[in-house]
Amino acid sequence: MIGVILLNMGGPDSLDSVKPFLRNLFSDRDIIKLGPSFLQKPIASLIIRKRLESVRKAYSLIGGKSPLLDITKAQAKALEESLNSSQFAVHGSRLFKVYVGMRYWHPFIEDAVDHAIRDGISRILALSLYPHYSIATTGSSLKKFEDAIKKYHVDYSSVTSWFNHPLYINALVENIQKGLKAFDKKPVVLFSAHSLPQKFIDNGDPYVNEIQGTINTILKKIDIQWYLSYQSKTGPVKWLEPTTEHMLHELSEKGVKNLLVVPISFVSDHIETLYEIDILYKGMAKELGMNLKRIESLNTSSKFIEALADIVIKGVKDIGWI
Ligand SMILES: C=CC1=C(C)c2cc3[nH]c(cc4nc(cc5[nH]c(cc1n2)c(C)c5CCC(=O)O)C(CCC(=O)O)=C4C)c(C)c3C=C
Ligand SMILES: [Fe+2]
Ligand SMILES: [Fe+2]
Repeated sequence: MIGVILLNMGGPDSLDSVKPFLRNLFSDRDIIKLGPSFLQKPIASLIIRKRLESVRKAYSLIGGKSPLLDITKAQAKALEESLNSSQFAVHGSRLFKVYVGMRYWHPFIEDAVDHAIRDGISRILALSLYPHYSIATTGSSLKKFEDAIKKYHVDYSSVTSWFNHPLYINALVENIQKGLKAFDKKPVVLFSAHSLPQKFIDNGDPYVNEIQGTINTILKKIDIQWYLSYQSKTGPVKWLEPTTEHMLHELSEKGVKNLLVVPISFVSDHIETLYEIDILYKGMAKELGMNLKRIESLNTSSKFIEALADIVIKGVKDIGWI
């Protein structure tokens, strides 16, 4: 049997777990280096103390927890069904088992690895659920995965960026087309990607190029007027620009009335779609005289699950497991 571990960030499963979740995140020097390593913990504590109430409030406004785990579990279940009904299922036997491994909250990546090993799985493929590679996201998760799996004598491999996979593009295009139809007049499209400190890009991170790659491929399939901006910066260093907040002001100054926001670097709903876009940016747009709508996140859309299945099948074929 082949184990597939879906790698994602994870999110708090209650308001009480917001603080320990943030502690795990701000302890990871791959996502954020807070001075020399001996200062990481004390600076993290200061940042958390400052952020905690506003972050808890945001989670309380979207149901008191992050929906990321429930959605990732549903993606895992649908993917497992799809993989086991593919042409590679031998005489009805199930060739694939899919697990969820989160970087900063339960179930952790190392728990998913242990679980697969307990299930007797000897070949494990890690699939990052971030379509665009960044050392801060996929890189950090993969490091955890490799640390955990090296304890065991099993074959393993990983798929870490699939920003241009044709079925992933099809899934996005389907949701963009649905989004366009929700307006009476053709809207302007704003791709909003999660931000990243500029320093990562200066050091060679491919994140921005891969985002641009996804957008360029989408543009071959639909005719739209579009912009790209970056959301959710945290902290005082220079992050990617323009910010989504700034772009909303600029578009309103240009006279834009109808705006379709396409969250481009996420494949699920979570705080950045349900709170930042749906509550914060929608309210801001309204004040600026714009009608803002967001495309549905990919979540468990059948086209997206088809894409993930194809990415896994190609991945395991490449290394000769099937
Ligand atoms: C492509 C996706 C993401 C990138 C790139 C990314 C970079 C990044 N994030 C932080 C700090 C925080 N991220 C937080 C939550 C969070 N971030 C992403 C995705 C990306 N982050 C997700 C999916 C989530 C979870 C959302 C949920 O619903 O739980 C948080 C916690 C929330 C908050 O305090 O705002 C922090 C902090 C950094 C520093 C960074 C790049 C270096
Ligand atoms: Fe983040
Ligand atoms: Fe974020």
